[in-house]
Amino acid sequence: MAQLSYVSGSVGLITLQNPPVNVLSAATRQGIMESMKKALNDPKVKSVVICGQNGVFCAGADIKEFGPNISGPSIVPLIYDIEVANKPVVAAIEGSALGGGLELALTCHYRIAHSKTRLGLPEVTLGLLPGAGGTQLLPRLIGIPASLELITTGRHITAAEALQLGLVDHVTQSDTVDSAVKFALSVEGEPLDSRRISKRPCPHLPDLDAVFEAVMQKVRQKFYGAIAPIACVQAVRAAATLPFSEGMKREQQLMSTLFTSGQARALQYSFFAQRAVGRWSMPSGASWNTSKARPVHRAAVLGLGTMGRGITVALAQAGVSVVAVEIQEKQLNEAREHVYATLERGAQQSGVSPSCANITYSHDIQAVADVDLVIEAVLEDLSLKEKVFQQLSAICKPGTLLCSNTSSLDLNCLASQTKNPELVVGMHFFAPAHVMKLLEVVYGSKSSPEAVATAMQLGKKMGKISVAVGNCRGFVGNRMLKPYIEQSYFLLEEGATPELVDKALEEFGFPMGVFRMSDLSGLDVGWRVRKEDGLAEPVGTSGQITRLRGGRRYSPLGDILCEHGRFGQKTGLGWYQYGRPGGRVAKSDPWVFNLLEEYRARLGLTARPIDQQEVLERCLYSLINEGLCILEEGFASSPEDIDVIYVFGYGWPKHRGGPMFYASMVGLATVLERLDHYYRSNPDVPSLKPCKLLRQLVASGSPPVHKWKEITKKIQNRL
Ligand SMILES: CCCCCCCCCCCCC[C@H](O)CC(=O)SCCNC(=O)CCNC(=O)[C@H](O)C(C)(C)COP(=O)(O)OP(=O)(O)OC[C@H]1O[C@@H](n2cnc3c(N)ncnc32)[C@H](O)[C@@H]1OP(=O)(O)O
Repeated sequence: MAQLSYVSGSVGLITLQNPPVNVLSAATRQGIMESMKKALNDPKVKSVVICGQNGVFCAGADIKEFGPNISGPSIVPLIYDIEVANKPVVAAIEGSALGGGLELALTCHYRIAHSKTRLGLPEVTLGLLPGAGGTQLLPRLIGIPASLELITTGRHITAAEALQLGLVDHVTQSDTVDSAVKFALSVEGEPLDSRRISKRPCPHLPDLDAVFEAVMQKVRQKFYGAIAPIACVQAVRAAATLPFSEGMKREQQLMSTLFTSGQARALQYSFFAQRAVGRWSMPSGASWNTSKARPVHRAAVLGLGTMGRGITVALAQAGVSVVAVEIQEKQLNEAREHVYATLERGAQQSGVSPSCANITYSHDIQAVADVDLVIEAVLEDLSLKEKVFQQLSAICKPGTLLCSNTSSLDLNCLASQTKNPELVVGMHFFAPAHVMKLLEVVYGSKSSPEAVATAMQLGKKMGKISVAVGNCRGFVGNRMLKPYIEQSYFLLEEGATPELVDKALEEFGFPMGVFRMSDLSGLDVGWRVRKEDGLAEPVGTSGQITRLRGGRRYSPLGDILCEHGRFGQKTGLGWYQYGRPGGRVAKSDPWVFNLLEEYRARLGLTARPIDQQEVLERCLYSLINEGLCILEEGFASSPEDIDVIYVFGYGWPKHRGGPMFYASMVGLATVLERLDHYYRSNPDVPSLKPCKLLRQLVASGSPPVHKWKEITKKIQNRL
């Protein structure tokens, strides 16, 4: 797992050999320790270079090993041995030097990096801190403010930035190992004391207390509820105020607390879940490793409203040539300007040149004739979309993939309008489409595995986390949102206020509660769908209000707001008031309180006190229950798929892993018991009825999330 070889006469070259990214597994740590010992004891060796196999230095500790029974040599003494070595040790950094990998490099006496290397201490994103001396060494090398920023965000930086910060000594464009070996030869025999970072004092900062106070406040606000960023700040503070050995003890103490926390478990689960969703499968058995994606050199976007513009930007930024089509001349011109400005802004932020040149605009749908893939993003209207798919099928060259950005319509209906339904898939982007990481790739009953593979690959190229899901109403994300929103309305009917419900959800960790979120998205969107579904009936100010639709409880509260023209932020009024149309600051609105009182009076409902626990249980457990139904029915292939969708598309707090992981942390038996309880008192609310899979999981002893597949398979086989 680490090999010592001899080069250029006097250089001991230690190569980490743990593909694909040379993580510091127990065997790798053992290998480094033994190789180091051998090199230092060998009189022929005058200097040492440490590098990684296959162009990657090291991606840090092996996260898979984390747990109560972590074994093998500990990282801390291992890397300490490197720093105290009496021969110069040079890190030859290429690919990635992350977490423990960068800490390993920090204990070397010199660091030579390839220009394409990414470096960082991303432990905070795993619920940890850099626990192999990173919090004590980095501030001594690059100062406190820069260290605080890197350690609390986990941001990866380029070699150029690392050089500027003083994190590396030299950046090379040529062979990194060769450069490092030459460098090692040039410093053989030179004194090393000034090169040992632990021996350096932390650079002085005059207003230390004020800096730490400001950072702590920022971190508490930005990463609300997360404990690792706070511990990171505390550890860096120890570097600034304590001798190195004391600082190391503090680092270890803080690390021990984080290491066993539920948040670390959730974030590490999420790390692997993000990667697992790429290994998609369909109920037919087709999957990522049996299906070949087609190349997409040229794509078209049809309809340049908000979504179409965002998709155009994301495609152009990914280097795909785009044909952007909008039949309304005015909308086309506005879109052209908007896309141009967004690309310019993005280029300024990232320092690369804008990708406007690879977009052509047209108001004629015939312009899509020779593209490899079309993404339709016209209005969310079934008959309009059906017509568009008929046209696309007639115009496009054979083999063109036809994708729809629909968020709610039946993909099979669209596919049935085409000559080749196997070439139709959903690509459900989230607004703003060039910013949001999530993409639901929706397969219909006739979608071919190649079509799914192509959409998944294109999503990846666009920097999205793509999740393949089946074609049910609302797909995965929006389908689960329905019972969540429904419960929030019922809670208002029973005595809650929008403020109370939102506070409970925001304290749980959502960036916005359900009512603030609905005001932002626009209340009219759901109203239109409910009218189309025959659910929303005119309520008016007097007369009968009915709360049952087809035997199920229904709350018309959202419809009443819309009847009053309150569509949310865009009209300045919704569940809150915003001062003006387009305003963003939500303020309580007495009009809503009066409405709720009158509404309850009209229905003979008596308001009762509702606490935050009930809000969380009813909103979250009903959403979780729907997720379990989706798994049971096979519209998502794994709980990881659902969790990734919720974390990256719906603001589920990252440090809580996702709804399925959260349910397993709370205890599936508890979720079942509470759902049973609420369903007993609300038998006309079917979304509270625990699904079969939940009962089965509890009956099987509530296995951990990664074992649920065994149970879902059994249920699906029986269906
Ligand atoms: C009981 C009480 C005990 C108390 C105290 C105990 C203290 C223990 C001592 C701790 C010492 C701390 C040391 C250190 O500070 C901690 C760390 O180093 S944590 C790890 C930090 N590193 C990272 O976060 C990097 C994570 N990786 C990446 O960002 C990316 O993988 C990459 C390196 C940029 C490469 O990206 P890609 O090329 O896109 O490739 P993939 O992402 O698909 O990865 C390929 C493959 O590798 C797996 N993998 C990647 N990194 C790790 C890792 N660090 N550990 C394990 N596995 C890793 C990844 O999952 C992929 O595999 P697949 O999932 O596809 O099978």
